[in-house]
Amino acid sequence: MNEQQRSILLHSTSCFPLPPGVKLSYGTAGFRADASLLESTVFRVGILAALRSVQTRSVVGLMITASHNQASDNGVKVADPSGGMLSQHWEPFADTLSNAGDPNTLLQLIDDFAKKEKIPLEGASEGEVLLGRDTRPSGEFLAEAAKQGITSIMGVNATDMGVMTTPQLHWMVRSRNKGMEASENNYYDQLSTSFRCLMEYIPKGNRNFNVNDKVIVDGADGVGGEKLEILKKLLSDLSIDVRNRGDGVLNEGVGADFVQKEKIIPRGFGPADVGFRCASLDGDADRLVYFSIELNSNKIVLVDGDKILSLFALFIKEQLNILTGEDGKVNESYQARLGVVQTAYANGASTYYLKQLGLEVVFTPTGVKYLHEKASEYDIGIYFEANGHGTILFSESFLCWLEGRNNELTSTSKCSEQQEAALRLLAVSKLINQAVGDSFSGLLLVEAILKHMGWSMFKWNELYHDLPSRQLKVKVVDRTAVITANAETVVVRPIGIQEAINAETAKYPHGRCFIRPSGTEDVIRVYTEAISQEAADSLANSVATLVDQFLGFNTTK
Ligand SMILES: CC(=O)N[C@H]1[C@@H](OP(=O)(O)O)O[C@H](CO)[C@@H](O)[C@@H]1O
Ligand SMILES: [Mg+2]
Repeated sequence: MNEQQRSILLHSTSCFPLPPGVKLSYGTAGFRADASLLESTVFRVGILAALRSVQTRSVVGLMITASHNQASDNGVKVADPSGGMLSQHWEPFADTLSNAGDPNTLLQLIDDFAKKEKIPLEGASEGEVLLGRDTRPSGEFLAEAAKQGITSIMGVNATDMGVMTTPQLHWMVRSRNKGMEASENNYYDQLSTSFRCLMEYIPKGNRNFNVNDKVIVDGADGVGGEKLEILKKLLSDLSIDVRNRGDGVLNEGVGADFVQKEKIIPRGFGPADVGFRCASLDGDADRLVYFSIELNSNKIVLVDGDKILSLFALFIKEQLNILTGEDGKVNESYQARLGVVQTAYANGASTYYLKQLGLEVVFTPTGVKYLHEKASEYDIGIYFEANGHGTILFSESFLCWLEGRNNELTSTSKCSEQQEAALRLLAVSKLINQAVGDSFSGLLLVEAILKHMGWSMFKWNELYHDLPSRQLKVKVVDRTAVITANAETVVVRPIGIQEAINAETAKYPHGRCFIRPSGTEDVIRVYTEAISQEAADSLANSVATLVDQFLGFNTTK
């Protein structure tokens, strides 16, 4: 890099010293920590995003959010030019860069990395980073740090998009790089238009079926509530009552993570809501779960990401069958591959159900970056985490074939059953956010499919019955001491703990258990399934004790 670039970087980096004794890493979904510790990290991630933009000659995104974490936390992650997560091979650089305190060391790291990755910093570089943040109070000052980092790379612009949901920012990055219109209004237009299109092709017999047109949505007191208020005004066939729009404390007793893990009624909901379809978003609106409220109890009936996935898979498979015949052959030369991606947290009953449908089900480690990558290997890849993160990906070649097929069918006759199926699939490909999981497009697709099937939420929930499960968190001395394999289902370090877990699990008929270090919190997560809730709870408690014995604060290692 030239002298001018060096001196800009040296100067700006000296304004962002690292907090002493803090070492962060690019975890499941970027860096997360207490917001007071993050300014220097966000500045450095700004530099990284700018470098990625220069290298790829494309627009890149930088999102400031800590999603479902408490309001005092914050975080930062990068959206790649495709709109997906940062390419994983850049993560080690993100780690070293963020932990480089001395400006000269940082300069050297950038120099070395730029050479290795062939990032043209010598000539006139060009780039653009779209900057978004959720509603956390710390977002504004962290966005300033990001801007300083981005603009420390000469020729790169930071475009501040203000307060956004995470999926909106990813969608914008993807759309910009495809040369499409990419404003916030374009986003709402695309979602509402494709939703309307899906509603238009609801089978005639189901049009007037008595499915309640109202859904009540918990916005987690985050960015989702205020943005959903804008979207809902463009929807005519659906009434959305948005609660927890930002007046209360973010994620406190509200939101998708709380609802999925605690399985109790979120703040702002009560007995008057019994009988309605309810849904919860998380703090940055990339997760979605449904629930209904039980009479005379503080419990909910949870309809989680696995069931959303099952509903989507069923619908897509049905449309493909109409279009192509039962064997999935779309014509002599085209065979559409439909695949489903889950993690070890998927309820065993959902996996069983999906396999019974004849679908190919594969597993990856936790984190959208893994699921998304796997799903993109199919013509139609559907992925979901149990907690409600997920989407549907369509391959370019399949969409191209679908467009062609639709044109052929248009020229032959009036709208046939087959053409309706093609039009539905095309509408789904536009409604669903193919950059990343999006609670808004997920919500609209669930609503459209329920209407299409003429199903109540109760009917949907009856697709299969969840096995009782339990999740616990255990605080340990050093969570990085746990190393897993086989999509996180087996612990290979510390030695001996997996055998102990196996012995415990064997005591429970149909028991299943795994542990893994969280990538967003400083804990080990324990997950269990068994034939009764008591058994799942008891197995989880025993394994938590094992974790404590092997790795806990009372252990001398
Ligand atoms: C069990 C669980 O819900 N894990 C979540 C959580 O990751 P952890 O690495 O488990 O902390 O946050 C991730 C980002 O939001 C999400 O992708 C993931 O599913
Ligand atoms: Mg989130």
